[in-house]
Amino acid sequence: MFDFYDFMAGSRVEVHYIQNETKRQYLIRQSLQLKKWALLGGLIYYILSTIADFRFPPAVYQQTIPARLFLVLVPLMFITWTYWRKDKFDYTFNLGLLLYLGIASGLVHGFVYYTVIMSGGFFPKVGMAMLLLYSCLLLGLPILFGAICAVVLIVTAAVVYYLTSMPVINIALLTAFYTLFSVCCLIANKVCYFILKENYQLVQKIYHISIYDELTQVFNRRYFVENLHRIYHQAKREQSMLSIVTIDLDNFKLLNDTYGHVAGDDALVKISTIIKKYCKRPLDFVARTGGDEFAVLLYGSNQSHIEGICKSILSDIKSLSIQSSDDGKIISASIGVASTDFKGSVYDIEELIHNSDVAAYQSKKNGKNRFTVFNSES
Ligand SMILES: Nc1nc2c(ncn2[C@@H]2O[C@H](COP(=O)(O)OP(=O)(O)OP(=O)(O)O)[C@@H](O)[C@H]2O)c(=O)[nH]1
Repeated sequence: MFDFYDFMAGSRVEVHYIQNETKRQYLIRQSLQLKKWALLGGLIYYILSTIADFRFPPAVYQQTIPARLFLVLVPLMFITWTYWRKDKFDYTFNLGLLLYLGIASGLVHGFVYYTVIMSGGFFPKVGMAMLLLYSCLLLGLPILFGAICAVVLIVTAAVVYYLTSMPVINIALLTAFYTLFSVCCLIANKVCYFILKENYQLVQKIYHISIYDELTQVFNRRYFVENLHRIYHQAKREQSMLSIVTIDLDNFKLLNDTYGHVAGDDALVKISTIIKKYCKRPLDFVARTGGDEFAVLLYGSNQSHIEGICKSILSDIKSLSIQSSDDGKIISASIGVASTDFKGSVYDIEELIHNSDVAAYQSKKNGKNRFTVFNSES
């Protein structure tokens, strides 16, 4: 029989958060890394470009600095801070703020450009800082919001250029340039999304493999132990009955030796389907804990319900009539049950597992095809 002691001593496995995470949550969590760096880059460049405004005559920067400061810089600093301080993160709120920032930075940039040109100053048509901020914001936004933002920015730039009497051909060339640049940013955005999505699918697949038994598709023993710890503490808090039912098949080696491993595998699949049928409550679950051994965890079941389940499993397995040898022996099961109600009989997890193993062993010793409820006095 499989020894849980060894296994549990070395592997107190944490319940992985991926287990309860939706695809959306995963994508948000992963993309935070990319976005927080993109926003930091955008912030640094925006600060530099704001400082560079001092090259303009005082009348110009007196007009432009407040708009830059309050409409873009402060919100940008705030959002960058929230992306870096994950505990303060509110995805929906930040998304709205990001969209606002994308649009506001474009409008303010248009305003700065217009003010400088109208006062006779020089302002580069394609500002490097603006482009970097622009790309950072487009990388930070979901694709649809990024596209909306890009359209607003491009249209704003074209209108401002028109108002400053730029020749139409130049406006057309700059608009084409901005459009190309936006498309590149949005493609980069989409590629990142696809990479993250593929990673998510891969992680899910690996997670599935790590918790399920490949043959029977019930949980494996690693997951059984991991989940048992979690449910044990819940049962303790709620003072609920927690039971482990160990099901060890009889004459299974004989079946393998007589009819081969494929027949053995087929029997394991059929028997696991039967056992699964009796795990109906949300916290009940079944795992294959050894070659021909299964364990069932029952939460909040009373003794008569558990005994009813044991009887049904025994009779269902028997009625499969799986021959283990030519002399008519058929596959049956030896079952052991151990429970704790956290009031009268209090056992820790190791004791509970050990007790159900001892009870299953009793069933074997007493002639197989039966169940035994662990009793500390016997
Ligand atoms: N077909 C198949 N056999 C397996 C698998 N894993 C383990 N086994 C076999 O299961 C058998 C278990 O042997 P035992 O524990 O001695 O079981 P048993 O013959 O039922 O003996 P008793 O429990 O005393 O009735 C071994 O022959 C293993 O090779 C598997 O995935 N598929």
